[in-house]
Amino acid sequence: MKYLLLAIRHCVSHYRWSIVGSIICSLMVGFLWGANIGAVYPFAEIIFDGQSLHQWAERETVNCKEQIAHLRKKIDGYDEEIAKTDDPVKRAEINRHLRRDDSAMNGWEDKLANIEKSQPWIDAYAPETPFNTLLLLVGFLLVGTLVKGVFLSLSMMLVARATQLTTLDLKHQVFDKLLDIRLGKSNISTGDSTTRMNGDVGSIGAALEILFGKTIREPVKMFACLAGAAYINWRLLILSLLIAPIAAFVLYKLARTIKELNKSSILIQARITGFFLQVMNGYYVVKAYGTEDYERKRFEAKSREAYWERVKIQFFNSMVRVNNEVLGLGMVCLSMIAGGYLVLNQETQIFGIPLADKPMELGSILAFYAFLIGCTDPLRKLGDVFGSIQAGIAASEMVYPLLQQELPIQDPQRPVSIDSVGRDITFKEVQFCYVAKTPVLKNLDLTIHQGETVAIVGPNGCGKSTLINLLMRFYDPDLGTVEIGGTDIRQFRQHDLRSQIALVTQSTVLFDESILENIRYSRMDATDEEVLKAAKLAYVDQFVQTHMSNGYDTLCGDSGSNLSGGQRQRISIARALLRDPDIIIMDEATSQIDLDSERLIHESLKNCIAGRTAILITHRASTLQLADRIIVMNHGQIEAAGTHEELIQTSSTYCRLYVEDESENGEANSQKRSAA
Ligand SMILES: Nc1ncnc2c1ncn2[C@@H]1O[C@H](COP(=O)(O)OP(=O)(O)OP(=O)(O)O)[C@@H](O)[C@H]1O
Repeated sequence: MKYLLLAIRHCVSHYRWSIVGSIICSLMVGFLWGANIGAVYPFAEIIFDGQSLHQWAERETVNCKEQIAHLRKKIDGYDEEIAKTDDPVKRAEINRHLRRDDSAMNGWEDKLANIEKSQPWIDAYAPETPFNTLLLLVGFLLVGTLVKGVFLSLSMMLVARATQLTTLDLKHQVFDKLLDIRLGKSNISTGDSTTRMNGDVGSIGAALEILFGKTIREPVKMFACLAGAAYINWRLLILSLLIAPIAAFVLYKLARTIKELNKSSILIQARITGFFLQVMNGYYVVKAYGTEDYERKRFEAKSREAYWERVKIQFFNSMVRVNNEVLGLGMVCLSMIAGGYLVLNQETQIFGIPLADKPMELGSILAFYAFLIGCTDPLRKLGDVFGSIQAGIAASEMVYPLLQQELPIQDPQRPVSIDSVGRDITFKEVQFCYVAKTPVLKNLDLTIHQGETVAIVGPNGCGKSTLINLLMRFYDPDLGTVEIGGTDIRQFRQHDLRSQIALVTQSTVLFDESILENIRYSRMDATDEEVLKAAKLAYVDQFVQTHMSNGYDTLCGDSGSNLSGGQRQRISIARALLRDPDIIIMDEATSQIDLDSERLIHESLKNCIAGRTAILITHRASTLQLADRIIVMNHGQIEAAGTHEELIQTSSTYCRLYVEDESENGEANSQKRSAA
């Protein structure tokens, strides 16, 4: 509950007036609910007796006075009897009768006082005939119900405003957090992120709406009824409520079970979402390998797990409802037995326990029952929403720990300005592992000078991309430092650091926007002319003019699915060119570009890297020619460095890679030629 309290605090502190307004409206709803039910009393007392309010007041005044006079006489008699007897048992008996009649007399006196108080109102406003009194009561009920409806609707709208805005705030906070927290060695999956963002925040919003809506309104209605019942006979009410502690204990146990089930349901839902996203992303692989049945079965297994969890939740939710209904019915039954006994026997006590000041009348006991029945409706409604509150508590226990989690990659307290340092890039004794005890980079030392173009080659999995991940500060090294111009990059603001670098990765990420907007993504304030210039340099213009019916306004599709791999890579190269960075990193950025375009792209790459520090991860011989120096990596270390000619002589790893690449390119070229 402590995490849901944070959401409640946010809602109350930010949208206080909506909440205050809704509480006032809820109080009015509760009051009018009780007042409407209270109308049972005059119905039973007045209308069924065929009297008007004037006649009823007259009759009751006489009745009260008679009863008071009669009881006073009895009480005086007791005084005389006590004076006459010395027998202590008899005296105790007389005293007991004295106390009982004294309390009954007080009851009649109170009633008389109330009638006398309302007499001027009755004289002034009450209708003269019983039928008109009935009409007045019906009118009162109608107006009361209408006004209650207005307050109810106002209260619901105000609650919706406050809780929906809180949900929106929470969504923004979660979105902001997810933008940063997935850096470093955090293990938040896409499924988890999606479930946190949608389902969990939504469940918190729903719980808040219930908490500030029904959970205030229904108890107020209930308390209005309890107050009405207590006014009629508080002792009988306490007797009726004897069952409540047992029901509260059962409710407490059910609450814990429902919360735990909701938590496990959220985790299962996150796994299903993650699985679904994976299948959708790998849609064509699924189709190509005909694994639809396999995926269908896996999906069924996961959904069945979720189904059972939901069934269990619904079962326990229904138990809450049963518990609340039993509580309501139990209260009514207890009071029916006790109240019925009192009315039928015109008694004021049961087993010596006083339950009324004076014998109860039919009207009073009917109104008392009506008030108790009035309690069962809010109890039932609370039972229905109890599960949603538990779901909200469970969801808040997923969302708030995420919001409170420390960012794995943080900006320094006093950042160094990146403009004030030189641009040599140095990796100093860098050690790094993704998984404990499995080092990917081992004591790696490397310096890349400002303006130098360095190509990094090495077998798959040797750590080339990891090196770039550290330079981009997507991860921090476990040991050692990565420096730019002699300053540890952890001293720079992340935004400043990344603004100096343009990164073109092997797997190009495009958004479902136009080609123009996708290129502009690297510099949002670039003009259309600047975007088009970069597009021409990266040979995007070539395919846009010939293949795209909507030109630069053509949408790229989900993750660029409307474009070919080579087209996507050209767009991401254009993106990098537009950024005009100090450091450019190309991680297998031309791997999908065809041989004809490669020559052209190389011309533009040459222009692009001139005067900048460039890191090219590539095996392509043509790209290697652009490098001033080639670094050979193997097993997370720098194995050799030099020019192509030097490495051919000195590095067996380089020779192996170069020969493999040459033969692959040769084969591709000859295939192309024979196809032509
Ligand atoms: N997020 C990750 N979690 C765990 N291990 C990872 C992660 N990313 C990479 N690795 C592991 O780290 C090692 C180095 O990966 P890296 O991507 O740096 O290699 P690479 O040299 O760029 O390979 P390639 O030439 O195939 O692109 C690999 O063994 C890989 O399995």
